[in-house]
Amino acid sequence: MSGLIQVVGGAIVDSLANPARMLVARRTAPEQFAGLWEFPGGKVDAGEECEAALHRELREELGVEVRLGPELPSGAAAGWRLNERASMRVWFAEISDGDPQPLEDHDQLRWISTTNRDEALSLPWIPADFPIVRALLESLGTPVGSAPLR
Ligand SMILES: Nc1nc2c([nH]c(=O)n2[C@H]2C[C@H](O)[C@@H](COP(=O)(O)OP(=O)(O)OP(=O)(O)O)O2)c(=O)[nH]1
Repeated sequence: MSGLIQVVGGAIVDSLANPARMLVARRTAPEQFAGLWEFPGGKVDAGEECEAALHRELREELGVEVRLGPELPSGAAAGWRLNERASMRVWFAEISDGDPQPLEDHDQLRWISTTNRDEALSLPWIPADFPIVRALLESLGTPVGSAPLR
């Protein structure tokens, strides 16, 4: 056993086929993360599959059902390293049912453009998330300094 805490996160986009916006969430706790933005999600329970944990967390936190798309490749089975104790796997997802609300752990949700790198990267993310957000934008082909589509 690695002893790593497995976290899962959802990169919820408006459309898996043609993503233009992504839903991000602002944490309320713990103090070190309060006010910072993140991928909604959470820790995988013992004996739980990662994908099942993601569905559960998104249902609990946002009140939505989702269809999962591809995982954002990280190069490691446990996903993106967050700190010395935890790693996060991130899946693209789209909402299949429900209207997302900050039900738990968040005080704000926001749909941000995935076509404007600066808008996404100017948010105060949890610091460990910046490489993930950059890789995500790159995977969507978002150019540096791109203007929003009008
Ligand atoms: N959900 C989520 N957690 C992240 C991100 N980036 C990051 O460093 N983390 C960290 C924060 C926490 O230490 C850990 C996830 O824990 P959590 O508090 O969201 O998990 P949980 O909902 O299962 O809550 P709990 O069992 O601790 O009450 O991963 C992210 O983008 N999304």
